[in-house]
Amino acid sequence: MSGFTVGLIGAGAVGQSVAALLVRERWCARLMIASRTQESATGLVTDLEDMREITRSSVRAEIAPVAAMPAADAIVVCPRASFTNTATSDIRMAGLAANAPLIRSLAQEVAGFGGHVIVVTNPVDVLARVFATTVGPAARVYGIGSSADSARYRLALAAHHRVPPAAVRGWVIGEHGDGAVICASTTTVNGRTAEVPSEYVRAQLAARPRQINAGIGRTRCGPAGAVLGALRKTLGISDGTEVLSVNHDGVWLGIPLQFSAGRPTVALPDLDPDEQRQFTAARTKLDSAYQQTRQGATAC
Ligand SMILES: NC(=O)c1ccc[n+]([C@@H]2O[C@H](COP(=O)([O-])OP(=O)(O)OC[C@H]3O[C@@H](n4cnc5c(N)ncnc54)[C@H](O)[C@@H]3O)[C@@H](O)[C@H]2O)c1
Repeated sequence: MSGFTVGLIGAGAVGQSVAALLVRERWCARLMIASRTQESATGLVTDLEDMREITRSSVRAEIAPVAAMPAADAIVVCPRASFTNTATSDIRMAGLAANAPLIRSLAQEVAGFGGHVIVVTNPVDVLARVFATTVGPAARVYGIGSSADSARYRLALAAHHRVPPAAVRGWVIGEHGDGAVICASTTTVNGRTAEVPSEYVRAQLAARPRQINAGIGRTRCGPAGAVLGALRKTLGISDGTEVLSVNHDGVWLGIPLQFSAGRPTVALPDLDPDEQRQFTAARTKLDSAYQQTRQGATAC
């Protein structure tokens, strides 16, 4: 299999976990790593060199400036601006003011890029759109977030129905955040329409990341898995469905995409009237948050 180059911006919790997964991927030949400080990029590259030697991997990791990233086939965007998040609701959206200028300036540095971009930085749906509208139309920009929500949903529902998670088919779409839409009306367990205890499921969607943060500081492995899934599908390594934040009539929000040889087809499930109302509300919320970032950019 030919070797792909992946650029990684941000050597923090998520960036480290993504890099460690990619070192074991046979389709990945080279990792270009940029972080806020030379020290953190050097630290991660050195650690990955150790891993490469121990695991006999052939993936080369190197420090690279963001401006060199257009040489990559795909760029993973997972930096975080320095700020203290004190929000108790809409926690991811609270990062907008700090992270939007950072994401915009990174997109400017790689303007004209024509490969795939996977945005992780929160609020991911809004920032995927900020990156996309800044980098230019040649890039195919996706955000990850709803894929982890969908995985958490299947885990919660599987526990409720006492079945293996693989028996559950269902999606969480819309915003990766408080405006998430649980597609209960089309969810099946063992192929049959299933009872979905919405309050329990919604509580689980919030509780799992809280539990991870309380135990190990930051969520990292789940999002890294979501990035890997997105890279595999967008680069055409494997086919299948991923719930990614994508341009849907001008607004980026989580939608199931069916990938075949790297080409996505929208696979939005039928929504009942209440789900449709929630989906429209999420869209309106994400659009208005994006418009705020534009006002911020104009004011600067
Ligand atoms: N979408 C999701 O599902 C999801 C899941 C987990 C985390 N996140 C988000 O991903 C982001 C990163 O999370 P984390 O836990 O890895 O954060 P972190 O604080 O551990 O790491 C952030 C990294 O970004 C780097 N950085 C800061 N400014 C930079 C710049 N200008 N250029 C390059 N690198 C820069 C820092 O040096 C640091 O290494 C956060 O916004 C977080 O909310 C999203």
